[in-house]
Amino acid sequence: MTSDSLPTLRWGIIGTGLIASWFVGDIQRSRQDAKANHIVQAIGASTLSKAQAFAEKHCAGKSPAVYGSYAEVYADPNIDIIYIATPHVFHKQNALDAMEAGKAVLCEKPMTINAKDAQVLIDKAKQKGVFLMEAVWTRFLPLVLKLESLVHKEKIIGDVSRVFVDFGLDMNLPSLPADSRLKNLSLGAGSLLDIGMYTLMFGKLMLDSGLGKNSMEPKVASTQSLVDGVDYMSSVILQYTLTGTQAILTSSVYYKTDPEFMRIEGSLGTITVSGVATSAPRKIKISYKDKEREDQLLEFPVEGFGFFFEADAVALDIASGKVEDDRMPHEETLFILRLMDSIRAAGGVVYPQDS
Ligand SMILES: NC(=O)C1=CN([C@@H]2O[C@H](COP(=O)(O)OP(=O)(O)OC[C@H]3O[C@@H](n4cnc5c(N)ncnc54)[C@H](OP(=O)(O)O)[C@@H]3O)[C@@H](O)[C@H]2O)C=CC1
Ligand SMILES: O=C1OC[C@@H](O)[C@H](O)[C@H]1O
Repeated sequence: MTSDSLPTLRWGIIGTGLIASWFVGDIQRSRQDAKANHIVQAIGASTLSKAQAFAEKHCAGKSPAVYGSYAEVYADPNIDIIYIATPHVFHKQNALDAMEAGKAVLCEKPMTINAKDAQVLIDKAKQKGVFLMEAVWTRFLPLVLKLESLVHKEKIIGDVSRVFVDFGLDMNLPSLPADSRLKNLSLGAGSLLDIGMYTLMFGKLMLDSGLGKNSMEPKVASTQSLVDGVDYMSSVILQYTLTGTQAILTSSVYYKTDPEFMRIEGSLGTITVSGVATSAPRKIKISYKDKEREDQLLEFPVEGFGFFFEADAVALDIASGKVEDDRMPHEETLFILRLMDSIRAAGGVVYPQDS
């Protein structure tokens, strides 16, 4: 059900894999606290039958337009924004094509495989005057907003000295087909770009209160373990030299992280964050050095996955004529990609599409 008083976005989805199904399911949920209406206007897939099957399964009773090519989605005049849900290496061309057709773009993470390509997209968005954002959905979760406020505004654990964040998944890569995006170098496989980027984002967010402003340039030490050129594990240390603070950020495809995936250490105590995955935080625990003070547990249950938080933010941005989001600005995308470029240069991960 849509509300006339809220902005409405008509979405064209391209790619009908896992994340597309999660995103589409979420934005179609009816919610009491919705800040926008979301209509899945069209589904585009590599074949018409895939688009039809996806629409039947994930848009029951809604009848979106279905297309057997992405180009038809870009050309559909009834669509406001394209959601790009293809493997990383295709994001650049998909986004360029969508923006060339005058469409706004929400592009799955990472926006591109390197900073140079992201700059091309940002330049194109500016040239066409269209909205462009990397779909870092965690940025928009109420838990993450609260965490930022606790650490930077309320300074509840005092001055932060160190942050640990891990994102590990037991992907069992040997069991996956050679053309899996999680395993195939030419499809952008690797722990750093797929899951390590969440740890970089969290690490930076907790150490650098200047969100998106890159108020400090950290020193970086890193190592990566490669199999067939793909990083199965990446470990990164960021050090903000002005303050001496450190973030220890790790990713692995071998082992699922324990529920407590983040620890932030401060002069007055510790915050631990837990959830079913590093991309799905659900609880914040605050413990004080002063043992007279009781631990505090804050819980943030989410219906569905919570992709509607970012979708609502995008709708409000577009309704107010913005071409960039304040919480996930272009500069943040570039910062993280530059960091990942330098980690890959040291670790030896080169994608065929880099050159
Ligand atoms: N925000 C989040 O929590 C998550 C984000 N992601 C991001 O979303 C993107 C897609 O991931 P995911 O959904 O897991 O991937 P999948 O492999 O499940 O799906 C990708 C889809 O892209 C399309 N595609 C186009 N060309 C190719 C190709 N050559 N090989 C494979 N697929 C192709 C296919 O759809 P079709 O044939 O229908 O066109 C396919 O179904 C990634 O960039 C990933 O980083 C992924 C998971 C979670
Ligand atoms: O963004 C992601 O988060 C969840 C993982 O399962 C997935 O591989 C990754 O792309």
